[in-house]
Amino acid sequence: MNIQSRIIPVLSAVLFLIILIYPMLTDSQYMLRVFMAFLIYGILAMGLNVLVGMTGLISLGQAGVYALGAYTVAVLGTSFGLGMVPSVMIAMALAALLGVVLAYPTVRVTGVYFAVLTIAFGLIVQAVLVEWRGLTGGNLGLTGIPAADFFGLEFTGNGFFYLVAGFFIVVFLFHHNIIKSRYGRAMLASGQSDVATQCLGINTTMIRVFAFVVAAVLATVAGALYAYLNRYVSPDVFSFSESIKFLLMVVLGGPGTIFGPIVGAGILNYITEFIQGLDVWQNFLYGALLLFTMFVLQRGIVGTVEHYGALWLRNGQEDPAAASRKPKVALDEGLLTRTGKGHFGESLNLEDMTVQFGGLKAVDSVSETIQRGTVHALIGPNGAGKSTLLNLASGFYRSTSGRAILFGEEITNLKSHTLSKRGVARTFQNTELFGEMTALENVLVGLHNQATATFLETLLRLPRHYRDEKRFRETAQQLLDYVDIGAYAETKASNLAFGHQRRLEIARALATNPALLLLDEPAAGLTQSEIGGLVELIRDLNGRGVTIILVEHHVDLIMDVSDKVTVLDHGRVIASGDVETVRNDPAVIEAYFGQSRDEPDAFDLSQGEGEPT
Ligand SMILES: Nc1ncnc2c1ncn2[C@@H]1O[C@H](COP(=O)(O)OP(=O)(O)OP(=O)(O)O)[C@@H](O)[C@H]1O
Repeated sequence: MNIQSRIIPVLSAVLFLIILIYPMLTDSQYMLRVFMAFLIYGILAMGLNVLVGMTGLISLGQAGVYALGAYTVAVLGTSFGLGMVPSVMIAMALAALLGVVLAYPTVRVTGVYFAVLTIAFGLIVQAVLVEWRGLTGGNLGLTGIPAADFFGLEFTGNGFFYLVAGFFIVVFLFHHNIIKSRYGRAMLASGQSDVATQCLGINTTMIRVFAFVVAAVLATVAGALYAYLNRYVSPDVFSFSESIKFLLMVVLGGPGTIFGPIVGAGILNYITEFIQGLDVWQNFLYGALLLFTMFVLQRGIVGTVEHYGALWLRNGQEDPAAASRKPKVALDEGLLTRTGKGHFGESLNLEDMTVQFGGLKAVDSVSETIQRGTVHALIGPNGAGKSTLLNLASGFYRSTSGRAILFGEEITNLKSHTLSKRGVARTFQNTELFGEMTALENVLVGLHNQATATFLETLLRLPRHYRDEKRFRETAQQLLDYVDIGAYAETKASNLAFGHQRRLEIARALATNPALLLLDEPAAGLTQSEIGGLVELIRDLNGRGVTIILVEHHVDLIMDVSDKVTVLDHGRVIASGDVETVRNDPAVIEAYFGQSRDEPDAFDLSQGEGEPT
C-alpha cells in the first residue's frame, strides 16, 4: 500500500465528517445554502474531472448539461407534477442518451476541435432555453419548482442538506472508485497515447464515450439539485462563463486527482459568492485564474501538492540505479501462455496485401507467411513499406486489398484493440509510452483485459477487484524485473532513460500476453551494449515461444536473432529466406546499393553492422 492510498481514506473520512456536522457548525441559513452550492458544484466537478482530468478532453459546454438537469426537473415538476425520484431519473437518462449520441461522433476529434464542439453545444442549449418560451419560460425562467421529495416525503431545511450531502458522498465514492481502477488507468492512458492504448486491447472510443457520459450524468444530477435548492431556474445561470468556471474548478483544483475537483469547487464557489454582483470582474477573475493555472500551476493545487509530496518522500530512498544492479529475475512460466511454444505451423499469413495512399502503393501485393515461434525480420531501405506493413498487421491501417489470417482465423482490417485480444502486441518506432504514468502503471494498462472483476464489482470494490489488482501489480512488477527495469517501477515513464523506455514498451506489450509481437525498430537510438541486452531479450522471448516480427536496420541484431528475413523495396517483397540467402541475393544488393552506394541510411549488408539514420 503506497502512502497515497493511506492518505486518501483519512482525508475522505475528515471530509465526510465536516459535511455531516456542518449544519451543527452554523446557524446561518445563508451559509448553509452556500455550502450546499459547494457540494452541488463538487458533484459536477467530479464528473467533469473524469472527462477532463482523466481522458484529457476539454469540455467548455458543461453548463449546457447542467441546464438539462435543472430544466428537466423544473419542467417535470411544474408542468407534470412529477416528484424528485422520477424527475431525476428521467434527467439522468436524458443526459446518458445525449452523452452517447453527442459523444460517439465527437470524441474521435480530440484537442481543440472537441472543445469547440462543446462550446457550440453549450451555446445551442442556452439559445433553446431563451427561445423555447412555451417550455422554459424564456428569459424569465421557471418558478414554483416543487421541493425535493422522496415519493411525497418532502426534504426541507436540514433534510434537504443531508439529501445533497448524500448525493455528494455517493458521487465521491463513485468518482474515487472509477479513477483508482483499471478504467481510470485506461482513461489516463488514452489521453496520453491513443494508439498505444488501442494496442493494449482497449477501445479508446468507448472509454471516451464512457467518460463523457459520466460527466454528463453527474452534471445533470448537479443541475437537478440546483433547481431543487433554488426552486427557480433561468437561462443566465447556464452561460458560457459558467462553463469556464466549471472547467476552472477541475484545472485549478488538480485534474485527475481525487480531491482536486472538490478543492476547485470550494474555491470557485466561495470566491463567486464573495464577489457577487461584480459581473465584469467575475469573468475577469475566471480568465486570470485560468491563465495562472495554465502557466504557473499546471498540475492544479492538489496535483502540485501531490507532486512535491512524492518528491519529498522519495528523498533518501534507495537509488534506483543501484537497485537495478540486483540479479535479473526469471519470468514466471505462467505469464506468456499464448505463445507458440510446442506448436508449429503458421502464425500470420498475409495474402496479396496492398495498402495504397492516393497514388502511392506503400505495400504492393505482399504475400508472406510468418511461422510460429520464429523471429521474422522485415528489412528494406527507407520508405520501403516496413512500418506500413506493421501498421497493417496491428490494425492501424486498412488494406486496399488482400487478406490477413492469424492462427487460421481471418483478421483482415480488424481494429487494433480487437487484434490485441487475438494475441497481437507491438512496440513503436518512436516510443509511445504513457509519459505521465509510472513504469508500473504503464504495464498495468497492458493487463487491462485480464481482469476477472466486472465493472460493477470494480465500482463496488468487491473482493474480485482487489484480487485482480493484487495479481496485476505482482505481474507488472515481474515483467519490469524481467526486462531489467524493476527498480524503476515507480518512476514516471517520461523520466526514464531512453534505453529503459524501449524496454518498458516491451514489458507493456508482454502484459497483453501476446502470441505475436511486432517490434518496430527496437534498437533505434540504443547504445551498442543496450543492443546486446536487446538481443538477449529477443532470444529469451523467442525461447518462450513468442513469435516476433522485427523491423530493424541494425544488421548485427538481425543476423543474431532472425530465423527468416523478408526484404521489401517500394512496397514489394524482393527477397525472403534465411539471413545468408538474403544477404547474397542480387535483388537485395541492388535495392540497397543500386540507387546510391553513398546513401547514408543504406542497410550495409557487406559490413555486417551499421546504423542508418
Ligand atoms: N499515412 C500515410 N499516408 C500517406 N503516405 C504514407 C503513410 N504512411 C506511409 N506512407 C508512405 O508509404 C511509404 C512507405 O512508408 P513506411 O513508413 O512504411 O516505410 P518504412 O520502410 O517503414 O521506412 P522507414 O525505414 O523510414 O521507417 C512511404 O513513401 C511513406 O511516405
